[in-house]
Parts: sequence; C-alpha cells; structure tokens
Amino acid sequence: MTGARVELLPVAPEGTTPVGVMTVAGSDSGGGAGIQADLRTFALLGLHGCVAVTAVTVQNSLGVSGFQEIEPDTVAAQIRCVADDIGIGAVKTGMLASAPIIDAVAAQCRASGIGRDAAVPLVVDPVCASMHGNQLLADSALDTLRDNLFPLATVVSPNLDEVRLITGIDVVDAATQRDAAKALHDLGPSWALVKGGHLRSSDESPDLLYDGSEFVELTHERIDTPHDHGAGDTLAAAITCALAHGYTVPDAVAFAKAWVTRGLAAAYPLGAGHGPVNPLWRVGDCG
Ligand SMILES: Nc1ncnc2c1ncn2[C@@H]1O[C@H](COP(=O)(O)OP(=O)(O)O)[C@@H](O)[C@H]1O
Ligand SMILES: Cc1ncc(COP(=O)(O)O)c(N)n1
Repeated sequence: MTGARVELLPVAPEGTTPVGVMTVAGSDSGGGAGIQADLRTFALLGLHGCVAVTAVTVQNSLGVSGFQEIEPDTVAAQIRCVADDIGIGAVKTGMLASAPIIDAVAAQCRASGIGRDAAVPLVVDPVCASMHGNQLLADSALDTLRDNLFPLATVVSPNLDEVRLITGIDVVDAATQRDAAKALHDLGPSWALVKGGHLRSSDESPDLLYDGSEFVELTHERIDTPHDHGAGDTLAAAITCALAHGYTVPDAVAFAKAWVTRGLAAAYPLGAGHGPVNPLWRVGDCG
C-alpha cells in the first residue's frame, strides 16, 4: 500500500550537526513502540536523537510480559548530562512507569529549561498501557502525572483510554472529544491533543487540538491495518521533531499527523500479533 506524499523536515548537510531531540521513554524489545519507535522517527526525519531510558520492557508483538524500572535519579541524570553538553531542541516523554520517575523527570525538566514556559518545548505522551492492555504506568502515578508533569507540557497527547483515566471522560463523538480537550487543557499544558485513533466509528482518524481558545481539527483517512503498534509514539516523536525545527504547535501536529498516517499505510506484519507503524518507507523514498 502506498500513502500520500508527506512534506518532510529540513535535513542538515553532511558533516554538519542536525537539530537534536530527546525521548524520555521505555525500551520495547520488539522494536515497535517506545524508544525504538521514537529513534526511528527522529533518524528518518534527519534529527539527532538522544535518550533517557525510564524502563526496560519485555515485549513482543503479542504484548508486554514485564518491565524493570530505571532508578529515578538515573533517569534525571540522563536528561541533565545531555542538556548540559549536547543541547536539545525539544523533548518528548513516553512511558514513565511510576510517580517517583515522573517527579524526577519534572524536576529535571524545570532545572534544564525544558517545558511550556522555557526555551525547550516538552511533548508529554502520557503512556498508561500498551495497545494490548498491559499496564505501563502505576495507578498511583496518575495524580503525579496530572499535577506535576501536565502543567509543564507544551502539548499533551493522550489516546482515548488515557483520556478516560486522566479526566474520567469517555470520548465517543466530536462533542465529548471537545469536552475532553477542555478538561485536559485545564490541567495546565499549553495545548491538549485528543487523539481519535480509537474512535473506530468513522472512516477517518480525527484528532483535536485545543489551547484554551482555539480548536484545531486534524483529520486524515483511516488506514485499514491491524499493524498500528507505536502509532502514538510515532505521532508524538514527529511533533517533537517539528517543534525542534521551530514549527508552531498546530503546524507541528499537522506535520506529525501526515507522518504517522503515511507510516500506517506502510505498516508491516511482525510476529503473531500487531506489527509496527513504519517510517522505513522513507529509506526507499531516498533510494
Ligand atoms: N487506523 C488508523 N488510520 C489512520 N490514523 C490512525 C489510525 N490509528 C491511529 N491513527 C492515528 O495515529 C495517531 C496515534 O493515535 P492512537 O492510535 O489513538 O494513539 P496510541 O498509539 O497512543 O493509542 C493519531 O494521530 C491517530 O489519529
Ligand atoms: C515501551 C513502550 N512505550 C510505549 C508503548 C505504547 O505503544 P502501543 O500503544 O503501540 O502499545 C509500549 N507498548 N511500550
């Protein structure tokens, strides 16, 4: 299957330093989501990707059978040492696993000038569970996520299950999607993005962005594929790349939406379960 043409980001000439971005996320041993998905998008969009590992998941195409968290101080130290030396154009968070890790990440972001009121934009993808339903964030961490990380975010990007956990709102149509965007925005991010990937009632994939005054609707065709592992990570990673290039949030999300849709159109089977969103189409495009 081929998808629509995507306008790409500028690429640094050979031998010059590309724009840098960082993901603060969990490792997916199956290579479909988490850090592996983020780095794939960072690289294929021509950015230099840095990583703060939060957890190591034991995961394949069928699900997550366990994970080991990284010490909160070690997570924060990874952010600090990269910010102090390499510099970062934007940061994305994904799986954060626990309240102590969220607290450490939020404190380090404040200290390193990362966040909505600082120089470096912060994309918070509040990963709570895998697409297979395996829990990736402790229930006890939801309050910390809402109170300590959301107010720092330039944009938050929950899927509909995460919206329900965070706001209590069950999004079933355009009206409840607006209610959810308002409730998320009330938690303090500059922009709230309510992803409509799980709204299976239409032949579109409607996402809704809100900054407290303006709603921006971003809709693309729905791709008919079971291979959508890592879609949320890929979207948030591409938003992060575009923000690092200086895009506004609505332009960054519009760019990322086209990127993830193209990756879904190119998705491939893997193992016995769900294959990943596939930015590797870009390699063929280059050759
Ligand atoms: N089948 C699909 N076709 C087109 N876009 C999709 C499809 N599934 C998800 N998306 C889009 O991919 C992005 C990630 O959405 P979603 O699947 O809701 O996130 P998550 O992976 O966090 O559950 C969103 O922009 C959503 O609209
Ligand atoms: C390490 C890690 N991070 C994020 C996800 C969510 O991705 P998905 O919703 O596609 O399972 C995941 N499964 N694993």
